[in-house]
Amino acid sequence: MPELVFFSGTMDCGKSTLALQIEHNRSSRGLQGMIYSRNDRAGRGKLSSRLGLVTEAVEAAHGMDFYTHVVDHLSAGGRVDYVIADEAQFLVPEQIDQLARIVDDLELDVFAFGITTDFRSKLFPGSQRLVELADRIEVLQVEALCWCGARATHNARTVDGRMVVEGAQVVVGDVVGDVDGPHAEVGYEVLCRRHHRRRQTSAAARAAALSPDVLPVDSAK
Ligand SMILES: Nc1ncnc2c1ncn2[C@@H]1O[C@H](COP(=O)(O)OP(=O)(O)O)[C@@H](O)[C@H]1O
Ligand SMILES: Cc1cn([C@H]2C[C@H](O)[C@@H](COP(=O)(O)O)O2)c(=O)[nH]c1=O
Repeated sequence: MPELVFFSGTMDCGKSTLALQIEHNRSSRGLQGMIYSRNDRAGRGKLSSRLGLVTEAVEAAHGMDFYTHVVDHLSAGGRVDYVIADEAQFLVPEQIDQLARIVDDLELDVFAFGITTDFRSKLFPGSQRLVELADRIEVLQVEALCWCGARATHNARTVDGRMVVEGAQVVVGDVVGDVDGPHAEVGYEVLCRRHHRRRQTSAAARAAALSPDVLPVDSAK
């Protein structure tokens, strides 16, 4: 049975890498995928992983109808054996319904990849609809880690190095240290829930550890 599968996790947990692996394994067996992405860091019409792999993709514009796009492609004599949609958190709920329709009416597997919650730990509308409609939700096996060593489950946004909890839901960017450096105007860091709640990023934890309040008292004085 074809399925709508939602591969979900924090930023930087390997979602795009897995999307590229699924694409590689299927295309190397002669199957043909329709690959969509939206707002990939590598630019429009790309699906890229931090491991350096990248493939061409169809840029999924806000108003694009996925079902019609696939049907048009098939009607024009093209072939589609499966569908991959990366950065699915950026899709609008209607587009997730269109992906479900591709599974049900065209009998194709659809693999969607995305982060579940935003920097405020609120569901992205596209991810919410995926949770509602997916046949399966898969959490990635390679866990991203918080600075404390616990599994990272939340995404924090930093502005000039400080964690923020207000702002636009969508700001395309990367985890700090990957490309922009720790003082990028807007950056992201994955945290465990405890440290996300306490707004303690790695920089804040380092600063707190260096604070004179927590330095050991010199008993000789
Ligand atoms: N230099 C590296 N060596 C090995 N693995 C790396 C390296 N850089 C990134 N990775 C792996 O790539 C993962 C991020 O992959 P990516 O597919 O871009 O994540 P996502 O799409 O979930 O944001 C990291 O969790 C890490 O496992
Ligand atoms: C948490 C959060 C993230 N984003 C953006 C930042 C990145 O461009 C993508 C996530 O990409 P990844 O491949 O999963 O690392 O989403 C955002 O716009 N708003 C947020 O709250």
